[in-house]
Amino acid sequence: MSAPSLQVIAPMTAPEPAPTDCVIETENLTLCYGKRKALNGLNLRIPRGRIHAIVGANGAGKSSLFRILLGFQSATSGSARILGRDCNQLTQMDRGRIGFVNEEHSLPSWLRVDEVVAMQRRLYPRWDETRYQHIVGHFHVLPEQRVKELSRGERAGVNLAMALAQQPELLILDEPTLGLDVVAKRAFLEAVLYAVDQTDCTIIYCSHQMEEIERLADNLIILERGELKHMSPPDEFCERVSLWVAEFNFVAPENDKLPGVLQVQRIDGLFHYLVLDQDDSFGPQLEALGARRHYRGVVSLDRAVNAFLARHHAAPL
Ligand SMILES: Nc1ncnc2c1ncn2[C@@H]1O[C@H](COP(=O)(O)OP(=O)(O)OP(=O)(O)O)[C@@H](O)[C@H]1O
Repeated sequence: MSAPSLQVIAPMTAPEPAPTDCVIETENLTLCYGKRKALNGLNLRIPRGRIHAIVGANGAGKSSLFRILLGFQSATSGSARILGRDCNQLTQMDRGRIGFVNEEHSLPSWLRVDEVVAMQRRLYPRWDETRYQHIVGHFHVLPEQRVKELSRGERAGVNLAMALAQQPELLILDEPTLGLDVVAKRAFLEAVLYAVDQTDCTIIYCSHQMEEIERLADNLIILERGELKHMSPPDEFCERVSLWVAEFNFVAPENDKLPGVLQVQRIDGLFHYLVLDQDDSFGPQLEALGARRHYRGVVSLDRAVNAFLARHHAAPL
């Protein structure tokens, strides 16, 4: 099968927020590691409020973006602002407005949970003890337990509860559920949803787990090779991808004869086409290429995003 060719590339369907409504704004943001471009002129504006999911294949530049946003790394060129502040000039006070949880869930292993929490409480003047207790309650952690005794899921829960108890305006979660079992994952997601319903915290959620994105995201952001490829509510992305099932008399046409093909699978003798940005005229095009019958099916977000991300690496039939 020849590599699929895309006829139409990603219209940016999200409404343009006013500059002051953005929690994150990048302009032509570029980060090079030697010859490798982790971010390639990224222009991104994430509006305040709700849950924004960032997805992308391995190496798309997600962690690099977070390092710049949190002021851990300088860009090669371009600019990045977080909560209206230049990411190169974040003060302690700015950092107090931002929470960050990644997959490592690293905490001082020799301390007890209540000792770690007491340290955090002193550091963050806006600490909300009720919120901490409510969220940590999802994870059944005892205050007198030592951090080194906690399971990975329990450490994730303590980290999330502490991050949200700081009452951040913006919380960045980078693969926070990696390695958690289904029960811990569910508790984590419920805690995130509780936080966003009860507070005005904006959440950036980065994950490869599409079922989490499906459950949480109000806005879907797709990065590819350090560039923005799509940003809209998840439903609008699903509307861009359609499934067509066709039966051919003899052989199926080459994919480059059909527009927008992301993926083709042969299942029980039928050809399943996932296509991007095609309307109902795709059916007659299948007929013109010899399809005996065809119908249009429904695509889940999971399938649509995975086909989009894998479109340059189409598997042979
Ligand atoms: N310290 C580094 N030195 C050299 N190259 C790096 C470094 N960090 C990242 N890269 C490269 O930059 C690109 C983007 O990496 P990054 O970790 O930001 O991607 P990612 O989207 O977070 O990937 P993943 O989903 O696998 O975590 C990759 O090609 C990676 O190899």
